[in-house]
Amino acid sequence: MSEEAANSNSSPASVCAECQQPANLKCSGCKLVSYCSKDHQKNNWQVHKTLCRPFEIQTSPDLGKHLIATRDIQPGDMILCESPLVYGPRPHIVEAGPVPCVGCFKLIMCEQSPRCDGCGWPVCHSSCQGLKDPTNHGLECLILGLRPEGAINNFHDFYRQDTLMVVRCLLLQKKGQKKWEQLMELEPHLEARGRGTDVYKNVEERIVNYLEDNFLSRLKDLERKAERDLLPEASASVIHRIAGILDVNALEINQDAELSAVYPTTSLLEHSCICNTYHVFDDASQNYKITVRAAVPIKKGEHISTMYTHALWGTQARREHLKETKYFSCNCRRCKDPTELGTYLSALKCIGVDDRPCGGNQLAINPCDPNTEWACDKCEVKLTNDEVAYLVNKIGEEVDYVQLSNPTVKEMRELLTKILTFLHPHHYHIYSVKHSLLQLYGYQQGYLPNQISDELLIKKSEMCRELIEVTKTVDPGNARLTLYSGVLYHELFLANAFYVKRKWHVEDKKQMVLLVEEAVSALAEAKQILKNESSAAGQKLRALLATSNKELRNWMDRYREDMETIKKEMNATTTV
Ligand SMILES: C[S@@+](CC[C@H](N)C(=O)[O-])C[C@H]1O[C@@H](n2cnc3c(N)ncnc32)[C@H](O)[C@@H]1O
Repeated sequence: MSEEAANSNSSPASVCAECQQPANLKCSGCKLVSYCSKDHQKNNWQVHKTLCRPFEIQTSPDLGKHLIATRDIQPGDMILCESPLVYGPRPHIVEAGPVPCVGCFKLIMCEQSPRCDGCGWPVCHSSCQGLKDPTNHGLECLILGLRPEGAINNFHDFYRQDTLMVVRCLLLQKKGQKKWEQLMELEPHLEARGRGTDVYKNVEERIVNYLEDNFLSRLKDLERKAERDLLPEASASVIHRIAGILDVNALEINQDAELSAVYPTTSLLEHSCICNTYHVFDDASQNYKITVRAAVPIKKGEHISTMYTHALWGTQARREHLKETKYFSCNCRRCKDPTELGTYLSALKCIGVDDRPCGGNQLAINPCDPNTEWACDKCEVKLTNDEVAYLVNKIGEEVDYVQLSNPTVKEMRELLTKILTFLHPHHYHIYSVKHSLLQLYGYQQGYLPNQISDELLIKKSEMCRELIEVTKTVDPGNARLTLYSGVLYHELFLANAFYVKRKWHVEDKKQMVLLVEEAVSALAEAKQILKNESSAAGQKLRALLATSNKELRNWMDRYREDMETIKKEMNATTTV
């Protein structure tokens, strides 16, 4: 919780928690404690910070450590704000192309980039700010510099940024024992990553051997000469543990830099496929602090959750992903519900008997059982899980292939028609195709605003409304799908706006006013949803919203009188 966070307080009876004098400021985190000044709030922070948090950490056999709300929390309320224990380049292998600078994580081409003066690793600039910073590259530079030679080819094998998070974790032993202890307490799931497993072999070859051969063996030589431990714990088993901790707990920081971080308390948040928090990251100048806020109302006693997987995948895909990467089986209310809260994101159309579709939906009988049968909600037809998985995977491959090949509207519509034979109109593959298709309407040659037919504009608005409903159901607080939702609301605005401009003098004006009103609120909704989106795509979309807003205001200024008159008529009709 930020000690700076104080809001003006309307209640005159409050007294300052520090000096007991009348107080006008309230802690914006818990809104329970008042202060007479920011200085007194700062002074009181050491005492208040533990009380301020609206949660307690509990432990259960199913979940391990997790967070429970200790009071009602409103959407937008801060739940916690903290600095990372450690941050560094994402632990992903990069075999070719750009890699993150070890000082600032901006993507660079390692073959052509300058080198760090200390260790010789590729950097964006030899004076990059992060290079000397001990919380960043500063300390690891000493270890990486132990390898005297530099690369002349195979740069990606030689400079393995994906192993640096482990080095930074090991170095916590030097930087602060408390952080090291906090890190080592996090869940590594070693029982699922033991000798003989693929992940064990992978970590052994990819991280343990690389670090040992290139740096740690040299460090041991130095330790022997110096007759003291420079890095007391750096054995293979510690490295395996750290690799597990990183895989299970690290968060990817979405600032268009190749960066990940581990946080002491945020890492304890449990997963839910319909989660109740969102988080935002500060930038490098604030050391990538994270702020977790409530996305929806959270009642005292409820679990506080985040999402570890993709909110728009179907139940089987989400559960498999969680099992593979986080080693648990999710049993949240969305996973347990065959209709996924009425969205039908995993449902298939029933093919019926003798190729005569019955109009029903095929749904998993027990979605949390990997061998579940599927049954039609209208007729007797059943399918095995293997049959469903085969079909859904094949369709997924085709959808990926078409989407990656820069498709035309015609190709996308053909794909949609084809897969609608098998899948419910809200199946997640259909969602994905519709989401892409509606972004071609109005943009692709032949479908530009002055070319697209009235019918397709109406269709585009309908598709936006349909997908908005699905998105709102699985992500009610816009915790995860901000870009998807932002695009949908903006495209709904555009489709309505084009249509109204075209038809204002032709069609029923009341209908037109309703479309304008929907467009205005869609634009406002998009703006609200995207306000914390820090990615480049989010910033681009916000700029588009600003342009759209200007155009809308200009248009409305022109027709304001007309609109007012029609609205009055509409109100009068409703009142009568
Ligand atoms: C990031 S850690 C969360 C903190 C962890 N519970 C602990 O005790 O350190 C992720 C791990 O928590 C557990 N977990 C999180 N959400 C869960 C859920 N919905 N159901 C079961 N286990 C869950 C799993 O073991 C998972 O690998």
